[in-house]
Amino acid sequence: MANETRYSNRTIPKISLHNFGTRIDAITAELVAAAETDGFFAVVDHGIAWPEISAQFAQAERFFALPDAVKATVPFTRQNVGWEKAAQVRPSTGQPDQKESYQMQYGPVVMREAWLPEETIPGFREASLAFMRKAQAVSEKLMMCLARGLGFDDDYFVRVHDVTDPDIQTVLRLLHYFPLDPEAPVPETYYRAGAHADWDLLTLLFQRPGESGLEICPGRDVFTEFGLGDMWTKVEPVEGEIICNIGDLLMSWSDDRFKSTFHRVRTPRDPTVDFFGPRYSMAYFNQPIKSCQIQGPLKKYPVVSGSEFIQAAIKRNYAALEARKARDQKLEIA
Ligand SMILES: O=C(O)CCC(=O)C(=O)O
Ligand SMILES: [Fe+2]
Repeated sequence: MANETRYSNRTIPKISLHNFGTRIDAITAELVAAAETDGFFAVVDHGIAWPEISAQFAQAERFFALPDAVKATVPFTRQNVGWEKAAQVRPSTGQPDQKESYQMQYGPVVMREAWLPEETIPGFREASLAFMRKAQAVSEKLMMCLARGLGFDDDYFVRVHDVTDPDIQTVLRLLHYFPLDPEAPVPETYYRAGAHADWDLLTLLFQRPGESGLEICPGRDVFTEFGLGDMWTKVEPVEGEIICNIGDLLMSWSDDRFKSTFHRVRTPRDPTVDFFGPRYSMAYFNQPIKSCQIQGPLKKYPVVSGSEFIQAAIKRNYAALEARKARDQKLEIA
């Protein structure tokens, strides 16, 4: 087997949003501490009951159970919506993730070609949008604390992530990783989700108990860096918890104070401990309004707009992918 993974047993903090209004300062202190260290934390008492999360997972299962030919009628586009299958190549692996995913946004215009017809999957659109609004309510509480922690007005991030604005870029991504046969050897080049950092402000990740695989690798000093350490920590799914992580946008917006951490969904290798079944997860990516202006309190980086930030992230990702391909070719020749 190629490089053995090295693990460290750090635990990610668990933060309760109970009595948010009266405990906002205490919650802010906990969130800031988590954001400054590993950039990952679990949120509990967030107001979304487990049956509501479970019901949206059932919607995801309904969607992915449709024939590929049907899902292919709403393909993934540059607008960052739609369905892809085994098509996302990460610079860290140079291989497509072995998964399918479907992304939804709020805007009726951006989603015009990306929703399936109501009769194909009745109730799916309405349920998904309702779930997105619940994830938004949790996100807004976290955004208030993160703004307060950076010395901005409480509503600073909330204002520029207004999901009623036609230019909002926030996304709910449904994910389905394919099951593997525990008896058969898994090819070296098989990855569920290769290591990456998210581009958004803050991600809320919903998982189902038992469907493990998420791992994090802290240790990144500036948001433009692609470097990867090799010390990983497993994040086991717990019923009802939302796993949150800081994305590159907030790392930049905090002048690199809050950490956007590398993570991956590891391919199962050991049938005695790893989960080989199908894994479903849901990621809510808080992405700003295109025209908003982004700059940290210390002005470490020049001002960029919401859409410029995403374009620059795509460009960095593409350059890293090209560099990866060139390196792989050199190895083949040698
Ligand atoms: O499925 C997961 O647990 C992680 C997904 C993820 O990191 C992503 O889509 O950015
Ligand atoms: Fe991610």
